[in-house]
Amino acid sequence: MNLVIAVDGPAASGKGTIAARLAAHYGLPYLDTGLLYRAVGLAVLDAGGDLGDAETAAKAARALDLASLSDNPRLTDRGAGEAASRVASHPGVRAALLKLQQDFAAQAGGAVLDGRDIGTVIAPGAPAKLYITASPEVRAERRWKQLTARGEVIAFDDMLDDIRRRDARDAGRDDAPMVQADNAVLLDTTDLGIEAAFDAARRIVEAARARAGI
Ligand SMILES: Nc1ncnc2c1ncn2[C@@H]1O[C@H](COP(=O)(O)OP(=O)(O)O)[C@@H](O)[C@H]1O
Ligand SMILES: Nc1ccn([C@@H]2O[C@H](COP(=O)(O)OP(=O)(O)O)[C@@H](O)[C@H]2O)c(=O)n1
Repeated sequence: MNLVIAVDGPAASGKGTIAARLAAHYGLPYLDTGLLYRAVGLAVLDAGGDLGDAETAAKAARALDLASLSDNPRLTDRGAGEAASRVASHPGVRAALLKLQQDFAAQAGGAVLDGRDIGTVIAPGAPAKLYITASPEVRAERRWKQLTARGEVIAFDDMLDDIRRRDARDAGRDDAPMVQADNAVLLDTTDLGIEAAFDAARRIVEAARARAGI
């Protein structure tokens, strides 16, 4: 069996940091699937389209140019996160991005993917599944620090509102909602620094490897 590591969880929980560290540790390729939805959201905005229009968003997802994912700082800004969450609720968008993610997960040797539906939809058979979380206040603080360090001007309370609104939208949608997979291990990083969170994640993966014999 391939070592596929599925890392899901809400915004700014630290799942990307943990996923990238796990990928480096195990020498596996890593896909940040949120970037796909962010790129679709930005494509709709740049074309002057309506994020709420399912067909416009699905068309943008089908036309997604993977080259547009590399080195685009706009993808990680605040507006792209909000736009991503809007387009991610359209089933046509999710369908257009499914095969790419499943192919990535299925490559020989294994892979690490992070997002919202990796353990439930993209790679339900993954031998290692983590669901990373932290309190909304701590997540808002982490994202606020990250964005203000890059020059974005945001009030902390607005950041917390963003996080709460995104949680509600991502968990409340009908298609592939954000939810902990039955067999995912919950890792709450509220009181953990990056090193401690990575260590805990590595131990979870080691236990999963031992269970699966990989
Ligand atoms: N355990 C942690 N403690 C403190 N800061 C963290 C922790 N994990 C991540 N961060 C920081 O919080 C921000 C968001 O982390 P990130 O991994 O991008 O979250 P996500 O992928 O869940 O949105 C980044 O600036 C990152 O360096
Ligand atoms: N596998 C995924 C990944 C992201 N998304 C959507 O894309 C948005 C941005 O994802 P992200 O992982 O880049 O966001 P952050 O957690 O980094 O803030 C999320 O709020 C989700 O709505 C999704 O629906 N499914």
